[in-house]
Amino acid sequence: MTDLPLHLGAARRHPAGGLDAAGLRAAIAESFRKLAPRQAMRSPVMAVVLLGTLLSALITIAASADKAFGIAVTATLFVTVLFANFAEAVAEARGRGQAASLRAARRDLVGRRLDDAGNETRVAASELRAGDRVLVSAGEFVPADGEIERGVATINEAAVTGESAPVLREAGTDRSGVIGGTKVLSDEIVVRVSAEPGGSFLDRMIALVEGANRQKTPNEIALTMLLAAMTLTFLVVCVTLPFLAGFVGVKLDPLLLIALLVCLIPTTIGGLLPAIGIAGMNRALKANVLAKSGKAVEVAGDVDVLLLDKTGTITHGDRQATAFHPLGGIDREQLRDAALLSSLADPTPEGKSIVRLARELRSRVEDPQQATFVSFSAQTRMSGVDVGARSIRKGASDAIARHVRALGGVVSPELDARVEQVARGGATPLVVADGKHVLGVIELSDVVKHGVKERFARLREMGIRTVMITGDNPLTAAAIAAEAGVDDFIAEARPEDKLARIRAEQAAGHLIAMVGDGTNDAPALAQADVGVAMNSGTQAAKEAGNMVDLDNDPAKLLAVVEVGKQQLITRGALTTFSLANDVSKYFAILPAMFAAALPSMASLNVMRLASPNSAVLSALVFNALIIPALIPLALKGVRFKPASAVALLRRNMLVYGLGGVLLPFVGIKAIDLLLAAIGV
Ligand SMILES: Nc1ncnc2c1ncn2[C@@H]1O[C@H](COP(=O)(O)OP(=O)(O)OP(=O)(O)O)[C@@H](O)[C@H]1O
Ligand SMILES: [K+]
Ligand SMILES: [Mg+2]
Repeated sequence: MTDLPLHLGAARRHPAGGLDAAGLRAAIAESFRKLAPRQAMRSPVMAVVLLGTLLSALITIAASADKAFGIAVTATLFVTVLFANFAEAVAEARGRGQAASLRAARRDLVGRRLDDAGNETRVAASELRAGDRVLVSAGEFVPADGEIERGVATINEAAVTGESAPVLREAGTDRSGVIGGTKVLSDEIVVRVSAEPGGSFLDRMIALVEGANRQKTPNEIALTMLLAAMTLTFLVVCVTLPFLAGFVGVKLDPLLLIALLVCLIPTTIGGLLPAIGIAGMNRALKANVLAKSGKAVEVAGDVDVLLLDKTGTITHGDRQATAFHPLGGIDREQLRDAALLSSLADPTPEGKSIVRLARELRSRVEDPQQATFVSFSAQTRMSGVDVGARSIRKGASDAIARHVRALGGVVSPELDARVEQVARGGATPLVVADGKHVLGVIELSDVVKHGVKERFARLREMGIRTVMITGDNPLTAAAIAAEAGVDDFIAEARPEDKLARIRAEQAAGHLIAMVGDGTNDAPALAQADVGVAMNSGTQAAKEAGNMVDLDNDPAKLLAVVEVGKQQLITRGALTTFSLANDVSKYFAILPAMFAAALPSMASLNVMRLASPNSAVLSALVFNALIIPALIPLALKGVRFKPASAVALLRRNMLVYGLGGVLLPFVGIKAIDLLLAAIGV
């Protein structure tokens, strides 16, 4: 079984960093393609700049006295739009680079498709449809994402997860999920394909990081609306300004009005917003998380309760029978044979391991004639067999106790002691009853995944409460809870109890993440605000959640929370910066606009800019250049340390608010000096 990766979120497979020359050229070409009206209209702020560019070009051609100045203004405006497009194109290109390594894993895959008669045909993976069944043997690659329908195999998932230790995947268990591009090392499995070509989780994630079908998150939509409202306000101001100026006999240059408008509307954040969103999805992918939407990642930033399933999520989930504990007066053989009989048709890993242990202990029980098997369900938490008049059941201690009492039997204190003894060690006790007589206890052992305790501690530092929720008995749950270091646990939970607990926490105002792997976790995964399914889990779990963790790491939420928080903080910081920038531009453009008519306005020219034209151009050029200058920050994200929201806000207001006010004074002055030097 895999141990957890040591460095959470570390880019193991994807070389970080920027673009090569070819990537850069492609991004530049893409910047021009994004000028197409449908694309350009996506951002109201940049749409206004593009319209301003066209208007400015028309004025320059038709009416302007100073053609050179008109051309310079028009060109600067145009470049502003291109820079914004470039920011988005670079983010998309980086995502594509990251996705390429994952995609490479599934190029040229071929599958052996089975028809109903069991005949096989070799087909390209691209021809496989959801519902197709494929046969995969040792040494072959799994051609598409799916669920094992028959068989058990060890698989190397390194191509997709970067983790080279082989993992066990098995039909009918909570570890039945397989991914296209991984390699079967031993045995043979039949896989039912789960997605149409291009529709797998990986394909969806790739589309998200490439920006192809990126949906704006609710926060992003709210910010876009705010920016649009501000843009509209400044538009009204700039349209009415000439009339007001007219009253005092001042005639305003329409070019200067356009320049003023573009400087005042929040072009910086408007231009960088898509890049910030795409970069967030990139970071999630780097952490080996496939998210179905950007929204889920962002919501994760605010989660305060994490519910975790025990078996298969906190533990490896490969529960193995290790011992039989008969009650006093019961033969060891009697318990062994009853346990075997009740498990002969039990396909669960627990059932199979009981058969294995009993056979090792030389049980000679044969497959009975005319037996009715009762299969395990998470609802009854029992399984067993009816042979003739005999009815054997095995299951969770409370479930068997109820069953035995219903038949008029009694549950002895000795049984309670046995159950307790097994459970205290963190193992799962299965009680075996023959009719109304309890025979004893089977001990099932499971192992807690490596390194979770430290990471749950870090979640606690970030203010996230961890709650383990399991169908197992309270004592086993308590032992595993202590070993894993969760804050709280709920035992003997059925699927609807998991769901009810999430609803209750949500009603109390908490934002809930749920991590699980089984079909019995699916309702809870769907109800949670953030549902993270283990990649090894069942198809139902993966469909119900809104993220899939390729590493099967219960503490992966830590990485996702960081990505979500960082995305929110980055957006907030750059918005603050963008708005704070405006202050300097008043001081640059207003004196320039009124220079001729109102000489007293010259006192506002605190930067001592060379001429009105140079002042306007300097402000516009700064306004354009700040976008590419901030691309690295938008992509990398504002530095994030676990700290209180208030402390973070204070720090960011200081850095990005004050910095946003002061920096342009220096920048605009420098550009003005440069323009003067080259004789503008
Ligand atoms: N094959 C089986 N036959 C009979 N009883 C079983 C079998 N498998 C598990 N049980 C019992 O049923 C209980 C509930 O199992 P289930 O898999 O639903 O939850 P769980 O083991 O707690 O896993 P999780 O933590 O993932 O919810 C187990 O704790 C065990 O006591
Ligand atoms: K601006
Ligand atoms: Mg489970």
